[in-house]
Amino acid sequence: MSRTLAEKVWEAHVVRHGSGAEPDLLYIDLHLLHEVTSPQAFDGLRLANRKLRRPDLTIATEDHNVPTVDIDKPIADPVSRLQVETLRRNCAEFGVRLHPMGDLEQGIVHVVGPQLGLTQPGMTVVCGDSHTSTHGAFGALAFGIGTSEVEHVMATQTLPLRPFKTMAINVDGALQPGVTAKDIILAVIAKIGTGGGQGYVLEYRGRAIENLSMEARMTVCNMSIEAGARAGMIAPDETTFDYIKGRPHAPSGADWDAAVAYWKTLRTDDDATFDAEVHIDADELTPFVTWGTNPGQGLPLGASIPDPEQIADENERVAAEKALSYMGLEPGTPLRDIRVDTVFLGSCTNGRIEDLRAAADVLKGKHVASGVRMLVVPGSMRVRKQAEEEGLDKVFLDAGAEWRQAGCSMCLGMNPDQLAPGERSASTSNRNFEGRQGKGGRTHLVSPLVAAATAVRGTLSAPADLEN
Ligand SMILES: CC(C)[C@H](C(=O)O)[C@@H](O)C(=O)O
Ligand code: SF4
Repeated sequence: MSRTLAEKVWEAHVVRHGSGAEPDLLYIDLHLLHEVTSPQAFDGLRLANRKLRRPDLTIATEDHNVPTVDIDKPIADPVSRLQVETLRRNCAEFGVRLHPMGDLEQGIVHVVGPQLGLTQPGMTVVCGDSHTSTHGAFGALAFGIGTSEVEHVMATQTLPLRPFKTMAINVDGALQPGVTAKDIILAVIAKIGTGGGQGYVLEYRGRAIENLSMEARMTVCNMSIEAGARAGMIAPDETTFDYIKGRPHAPSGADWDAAVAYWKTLRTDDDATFDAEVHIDADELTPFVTWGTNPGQGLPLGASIPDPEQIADENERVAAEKALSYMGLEPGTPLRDIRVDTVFLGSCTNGRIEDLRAAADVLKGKHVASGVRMLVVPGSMRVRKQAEEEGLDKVFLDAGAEWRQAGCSMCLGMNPDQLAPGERSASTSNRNFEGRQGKGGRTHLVSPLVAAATAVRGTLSAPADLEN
């Protein structure tokens, strides 16, 4: 029977088929942990007097609560400090490998897994974190789980799961210069809506997806969850194999050949059908930015703030009115006229080396506009090191940006990097909900190229605007 990529990976992991309404029980190949969603799970294990079933398939890093300056000092905020210290204690007690602050492999969990070669095609990958969908870029079935599920995986290395539906997101054609993976995914979410992917595993396919680098594919899969999907996947190909080869946890020798032979089978069969299909023409895409308070409220940068009165659907109209009032924006304002206070380059969406290179390329020889602060936060310490070896830190510092240590940083208000009430940002992260980057903060989601150009002009801009 012909099957989709997601169905192949699912079936390869079923330990026990559920009968009737019962879920299937799936084996989990990789379990990632961070400080926010693991404490109660460890407590549960301790209470039940259980061990971790497979500590060797479990790895932890510190990311959400870590400051990105003065990391050699104790964490000032007591809640964050407790969170991080608890993770350290738990990992030591249960024998889990942990990359603590300052370690070369420390960073955002979804940057660290792929960087170490832990994330591989055909795997099941889970983490108590919604953006686990990032790992689907490798053709893994990867999804976020709740804290009680984290405990279940810790204890058994399995997870009961209900079946999903499949949706193909076909992105055909070729991207124009200056248009990136971030613009693809913002356009996808604007098209299908923040609930459009509910119940589905998305498979991104088509020529524009095949032409993306691994890091760009991660950007796309990362935001699948913002369309409400359970996961997002891309079939592995030579780009995937090249990326994995030689990484610390990649198979080697004969194991490598066997792995690649298997990975090559991980493609949706030609005659397989999806429960739903969406088409996007990459040629038509331009840089995309959000204007509202959910990731689906986005438009091409050349557009203007929509007028809620023109929106036919009542729910969408009300949501737009509310968003514009929170964002302090007027209908009809060209998006390019919106002035920002802060630019944030980082997060598990766009905090990888290629993102930093792209932004540095725009900033080189230019300066951040007066009154604008720009934070550049590498997704991991290894990304930071590589950037420094390439001299990117100098480009950012010369341009007047801040060069930080690794962590989630301003992606969410769980650490000192936050917007003040009423402040507006252009941010390469993935969520623009009310208060996401700090109470009262206003977020516009953008690509690294748009972030850099916006930092220079002080208003939402693309690199092409700098040439005028
Ligand atoms: C803190 C964590 C549970 C959360 C998530 O699940 O995604 C965070 O990473 C986020 O991006 O909002
Ligand atoms: S960078 Fe942002 S989205 Fe990613 S894990 Fe951290 S908080 Fe979540």
